[in-house]
Amino acid sequence: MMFLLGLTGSIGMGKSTTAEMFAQMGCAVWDADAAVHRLYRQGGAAVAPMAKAFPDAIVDGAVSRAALKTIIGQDPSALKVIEGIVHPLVLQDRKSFMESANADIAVFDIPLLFETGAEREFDAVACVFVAEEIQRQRVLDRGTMTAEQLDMIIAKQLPAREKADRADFVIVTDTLEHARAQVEDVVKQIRKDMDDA
Ligand SMILES: CC(C)(COP(=O)(O)OP(=O)(O)OC[C@H]1O[C@@H](n2cnc3c(N)ncnc32)[C@H](O)[C@@H]1O)[C@@H](O)C(=O)NCCC(=O)NCCS
Ligand SMILES: Nc1ncnc2c1ncn2[C@@H]1O[C@H](COP(=O)(O)OP(=O)(O)OP(=O)(O)O)[C@@H](O)[C@H]1O
Repeated sequence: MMFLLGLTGSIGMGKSTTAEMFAQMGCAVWDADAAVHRLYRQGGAAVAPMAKAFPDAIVDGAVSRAALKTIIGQDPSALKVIEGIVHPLVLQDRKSFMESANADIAVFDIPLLFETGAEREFDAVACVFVAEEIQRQRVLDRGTMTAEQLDMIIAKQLPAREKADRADFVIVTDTLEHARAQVEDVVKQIRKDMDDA
């Protein structure tokens, strides 16, 4: 039996970094943002439907994130249309990963896990969490988004506190050492429960 653990949290709160720690503990990891990257690149399954809806978003045969951000900046309702195209393809990618993964625990890094109602599909959900000032600083330090773009994304997500409240495990990502210790505890707990069952 494979235990299915959802991993979520607000933008920039440390999902990818924490997912890597789960991988180091021997878990199989699937990443929704990485799936979107595969879908957007040349030959990816999202290119044709996105080209139809947003011709300006295609650069060199791939979906350009910079172009998409400009499009969404001009018309925030475009994000709903993008989601309508992308989310079903992301779901297909996740299902095929589930069929091929071979580990006792599979971790699914999904930014919009609660927003899309996916929590029902997992045995448990872990949520990363850190103070909002640290979150903003970390995202803006990456230099890929303006403060306005960040505000727009945060406004589209459930409040970070609510995600943490709804999760079975909360992983505080204030330092790498602290996060790693909590990941180890979560994995040990799940493995123990599986052994006892
Ligand atoms: C908006 C886009 C162009 C921004 O691209 P960019 O490379 O700057 O950021 P990246 O993709 O790494 O996303 C960063 C974070 O933004 C948040 N985010 C992304 N899309 C959404 C969304 N539709 N709603 C709320 N938050 C979102 C997530 O926390 C994500 O981890 C891109 O995220 C996108 O095309 N989003 C639509 C597809 C989608 O819904 N992806 C979410 C995972 S399935
Ligand atoms: N436990 C931690 N301690 C210190 N810094 C961290 C920790 N976890 C993540 N970070 C830093 O925070 C930033 C965001 O982390 P990461 O990319 O893992 O977040 P994310 O939730 O996957 O982001 P997004 O929602 O944009 O995909 C990175 O610069 C990362 O190095």
